[in-house]
This record gives sequence, C-alpha cells and structure tokens, in this order.
Amino acid sequence: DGGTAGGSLDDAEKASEALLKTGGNGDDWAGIGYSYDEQRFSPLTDINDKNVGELGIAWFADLEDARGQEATPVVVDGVMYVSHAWSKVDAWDAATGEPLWSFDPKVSGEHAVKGCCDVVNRGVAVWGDKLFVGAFDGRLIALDKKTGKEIWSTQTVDASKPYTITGAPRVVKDMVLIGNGGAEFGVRGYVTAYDADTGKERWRFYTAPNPTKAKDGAASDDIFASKGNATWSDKGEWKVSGGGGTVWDAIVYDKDLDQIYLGVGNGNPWNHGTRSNGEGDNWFLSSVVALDATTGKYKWHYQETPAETWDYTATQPIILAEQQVDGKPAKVLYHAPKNGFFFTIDRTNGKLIDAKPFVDGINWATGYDMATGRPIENPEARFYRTGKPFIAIPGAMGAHNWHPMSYNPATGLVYIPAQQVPQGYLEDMNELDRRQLLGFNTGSSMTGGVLPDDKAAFKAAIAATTGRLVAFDPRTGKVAWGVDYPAAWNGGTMTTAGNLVFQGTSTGRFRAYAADTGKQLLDLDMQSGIIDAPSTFRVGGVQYVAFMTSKGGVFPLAAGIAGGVTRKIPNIPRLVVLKIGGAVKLPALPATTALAWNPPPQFGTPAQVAAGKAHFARYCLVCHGDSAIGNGFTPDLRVSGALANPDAWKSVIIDGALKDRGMVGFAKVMTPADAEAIRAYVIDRSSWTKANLAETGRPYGR
Ligand SMILES: O=C(O)c1cc(C(=O)O)c2c(n1)C(=O)C(=O)c1cc(C(=O)O)[nH]c1-2
Ligand SMILES: [Ca+2]
Repeated sequence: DGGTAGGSLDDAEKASEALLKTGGNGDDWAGIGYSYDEQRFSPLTDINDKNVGELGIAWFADLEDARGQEATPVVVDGVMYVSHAWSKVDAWDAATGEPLWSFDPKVSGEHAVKGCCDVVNRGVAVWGDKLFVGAFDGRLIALDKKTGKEIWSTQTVDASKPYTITGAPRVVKDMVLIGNGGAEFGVRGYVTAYDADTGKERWRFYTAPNPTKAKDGAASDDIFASKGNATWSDKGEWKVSGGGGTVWDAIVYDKDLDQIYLGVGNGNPWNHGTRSNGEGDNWFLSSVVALDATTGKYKWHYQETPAETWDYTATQPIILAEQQVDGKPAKVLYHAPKNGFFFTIDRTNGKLIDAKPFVDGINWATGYDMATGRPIENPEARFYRTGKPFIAIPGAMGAHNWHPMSYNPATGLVYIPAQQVPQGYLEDMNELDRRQLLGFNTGSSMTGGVLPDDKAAFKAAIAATTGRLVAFDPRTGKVAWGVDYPAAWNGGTMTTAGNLVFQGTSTGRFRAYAADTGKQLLDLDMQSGIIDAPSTFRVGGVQYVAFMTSKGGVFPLAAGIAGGVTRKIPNIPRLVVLKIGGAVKLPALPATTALAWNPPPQFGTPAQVAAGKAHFARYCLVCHGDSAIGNGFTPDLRVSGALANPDAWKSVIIDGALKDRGMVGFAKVMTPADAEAIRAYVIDRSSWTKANLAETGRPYGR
C-alpha cells in the first residue's frame, strides 16, 4: 500500500496479525516466540511422547559463519526464514530444504568490536509481504518476503557510539519495534517504533534518563520528569556513559491489554557506586516496563533489581499467560531474568504476584519482600560499599541468559534453560578501568573475574559451572522437575501439546523430555553445541522440528575454558530440520588439526605480565576467552604464530591488520608498549597451559 503513515493494514498484514494473535493451528510458527504471547508452545500432536524417539533428520543446511546462531526459525506458509550470524537472513522451502534466497546486510567486520557478546541475531519478524531484521550495526531493514530484496532501511542508532542490534524486531499494528545493545561499553538504552511501510519513526521510549535530565521530545519524557530522573544521582558516571538500560532482547505485545512490555538491561557502568554515586534505584534498569502500544507512553514498571550492580539484566524473554490467582483467573507475565528469581507479575498493573528462586545457591538476596516488592539483599553483595570482593551467584552470565524459555498451558510449567556460573566482583579499579570508547566499562576491575592460576582453585571454578533444565511451576513457586547438565549455556526450549519439551545442549545433544514428568524420550548426537530454541511446524500433513547448531554467544566467547567439557565439542554452524522417520545423515566431522604447543620463550617482568593481564581482561577477554584460553571459534592466541614476532603482533593489535575479520586496531586506547605487555601475558598463559595440559584439556582444533 506504499506508505500510509500511521495507516491501516492491507490484507496480507491483517492475515499476519490474525496469525500472531492466535498462533493458528500449528502449521505456522509465525513469530520467534510462536504468537504474540511468546509462550513457545505448539498445539501440534503429530510428534508426541509416544513416537518422538523416531525423530531423524529430514534435511539440513550448513551456514557460512562459525559464530553463534541464536535465532528461532520462523515458518509461514511453508517457507522458513532464519537470521544467522552477522545479521544475514536466508529463506528455504521448509519441507524440502530447497534454498529460496539469501540476504547479507554486509555489516563491516570492524563493527564486531562494538559488541559485548558475539555477532549474533535472534530472529526475524514476518509481516504481510515483508520481513524485518535488525542488523548488528544498528540498521533496521525491511525485506520483500518473496525475494529477499531490501525495501527500506533505517539507521536506528548514533553510529559513532558502541550500539549494536542482536534482538529480533516485533511488529505491532502497523509499527516495527526495535531496541539495541551496548550497555557494557556505555550507551543510553531505548526502543523505537517505526512505520512498517516506510521506516519513519513513530515514537521512542528511553529506558534511562537524559544525562542533563532535560526532555528529549520522546514518549518517555513525562515519566522521567515526574519520577524517573529523581532515581538517578546528580553525580556519577552515568552522565557520561548514558547509564545503560539497553533493550536487547524481550519486547512483547499484549493483545488483551493493548500494551507492550520491554525487558530492560543492566546499568553502565555495572558498579552502582561509580554509576550513580551509590544513590537511587536508577529507573528503568533491570525492569519490566509496560507501554501503551499506540503512543509508547509509560503505563507501569516493575524493577526486579533496584540499583543493579552485577549486570543483572531483565532483558530475558517474557511470556504472557493466564493463571489462577486467589481463586480467580488473572492475566500474568512470567519472567526469569539473570538474577535467579522467577517473577509472576500482574499484567494489568505491574504488581508482583510471586518471586521465587529457580536455581540453588543464590547469594545476593535471600528472597523478595512481598509488601514492598523489593529484594531482601545480602549487604556483602554490594562490593562497592564494603570495599571487599564478592563472589556472586548468579554472576554476570546469569542464572538464565537470553536462551528462550517456554510455557505449556497443559502442564502449567515453564521450562527454563538455567545455569550456575558464579563470578567475582571487585570495586578495585585501576588506571586501565577508566572510561574508553573501546573495551568494557563496567566500573570494576575485569581482572577480578579471571580464572585463578592455582590448579585446585582453577578446577573447582570450572566444576562450579553447570547447567540445568528447570521445569518451574509458577502456581507453587517451586521446581517441579529438573535435568542437570555438566556444562552451562544450553539451548532454549520449546514445548508442545504432544506432552513434549525440546532442548539442545552445549555438549552437542538434541533432546526431548516428557513435559509432565521430565522423562528423557530423545537424545540425538548433533556433533556441535546448540544454543538457540527450536520451533515446530507442519507442511503437507507432516510435523517438523527446526533448530540451529553452533557454539557462540557471550559465554564461550568470553569464558573460554570455563565452558568445561564443552571445549571438546566442535563448532558447526548448521540449520537442522527433523521429522518422524527422517533418515538423512550428517557428514563426518572434519579432521581436527592438533594444535602445536610451542610457546616462545617467556619474557617480561612480573609487573609487565600483570599489566598485560589487566589490558587483556579489559580489551581482549570478551572475544578471546578468559585467561587467553581460546574458545574454538575466535583464534586461540596461545598458539598464534605472531606470539614469537613482535612486529606481526603490533601490526594486528595496534595497526589493525586483521580489521576486516573483526579484529580492529586498538591504537586509540593502547600504546605499542601495552601490546607488548599483552604479548608477555599471553606467552605466560601459553607456557602455563603447556605445563598443565592435563587440567585444561585442549580446545577443539580448528
Ligand atoms: O547490555 C547490553 O547491551 C547487552 C547486550 C547483549 C547483546 O546484545 O547480545 C548481551 C548482554 N548485554 C549481556 O549482558 C549478556 O549476557 C548477553 C549474552 C548474549 C549472547 O548473545 O550470548 N548477549 C548479551
Ligand atoms: Ca549487559
């Protein structure tokens, strides 16, 4: 209809809206979360708890980039649309696997350094004749659904700042909604609604205040002027950093109440003492915020972690459901954010109905005060007040990260891909922790989180990192059943009326469990780790299950060896589609090349190695792994040929010789002497690894 600003829907758009409102009969998987409620529940029963063991591969397609694959496949009218690493999109015939088109937004390799957590994308939105994808460099792009050709593109961020997009757009009425990421580096979060036909801005809601506390001409102005600004100190680094609060994943439309929920991220810097002078709750960090769908104006919010200081994002997927509360049916939302508590919130007014732990061992708070809705904190957890380091459970990886959870109305259970990844926090800032354009600005020393050299402590730290599929019952606030995994960072879940829960694991298995009891019913070897959530659909009377394999996202990227047993699992970027009786075999694994372990001679004083460690933690760790330990998809620096060659080393680290591959030069923030210090540190780690190979194991060869 060519651009009716704020206009009506054409017939194809009306069909998309109707499908998203109900989810349909299960033939389509119309949005990443299935329908507007984002329950990730399919009514299909062709595959069920009797026959799921007969699932095999119907078809598969190898993908280009060996980075994290986080999207849920979307299927409409027998066509599958999948976004993958670097914001690329492909369409296939969903039943046969015939490729239909490919779209590459051509994100510059140099943009990778602006991302905290890998060059991932969590999915597309299909709407009428179009399809929308957010590109890693901040563009929101509309494509022709049939051809994959670009219709319009709009830059949604200030490209001079470290903003990125990894989340999926959502379409509500005639608007496309998109947020952004960047709170580890220092940006101000917001969500914008664009006209679906033209890409013109309709409204914007900021999730952190204007640093001058002035109005922006945005939908968020009134709530900040009346209440929000007062929750931020007049002192503190947020004035320079923008405060964070990015909306990088959950944006959910409530069709019953005609409102939108935003899952808001952590502050910048993380350290509340540095960020806001230790004062104020800092709206809307770590909150669920409800907005009017048409105007973007504030309706209510619930702050899960007031004055957050541990990177406890509330961006995690949000599920809309109905539940009996005090004997009456209530419209609720379910949320399991990083902080380890499961929240049931009344959608009509934002009131807390319940908050209970979904993992063991949480030590930053003992629970929630139901009268105030606030956490009962452990005072030791506020490391910036005590001046003492605190090892928090959960840590910044979260008790649950972005991996989608699902809800089954038949069992009443929510299936959460949960994990245990403790982390140390220190106030202790040094000269290197000062604000920079490149590198994390967390307001506490990143070196504090690095794995210890002591062998016993090192092994214990890795053993403490585990995963668990948690079937949580919001009606009782208790875990109904759980499945323990040897490693963290397992895939998202999907559930069906066939009494099934599906999940891939970081150790390369694709599993199905009985939704009511947790009994394991399927266990397929998928060769590679799995992080995304599956979807299911039906074409020609046959039900299929689709997902991607890959290793990636922030945990393997930044944690390296802390991934424990997953280090022995290859990284294969691949789309896999299953059906009952599917008989396609995966190709044999490529031969692995053993890594030659020849660290060059050590050099440098202990002070130089320590300085190298601090630089590494600040600038390199997030992509090359804790302790320079590699992760199987970005280069393992400990076996780099450049280690023995100071000139080659400098040409990469300072001059940016490999910038097109995502390794920019760091001349803006480092001197050649700093780069040499990092070389001394990495050689030290290489020698340490060689001496301790039995403990560390080898990363999967590339
Ligand atoms: O604060 C932010 O802006 C931001 C953005 C992102 C992102 O866009 O992927 C992540 C996080 N934070 C984050 O804290 C986090 O744990 C995380 C994990 C992942 C991932 O894709 O594996 N992204 C992000
Ligand atoms: Ca973050």
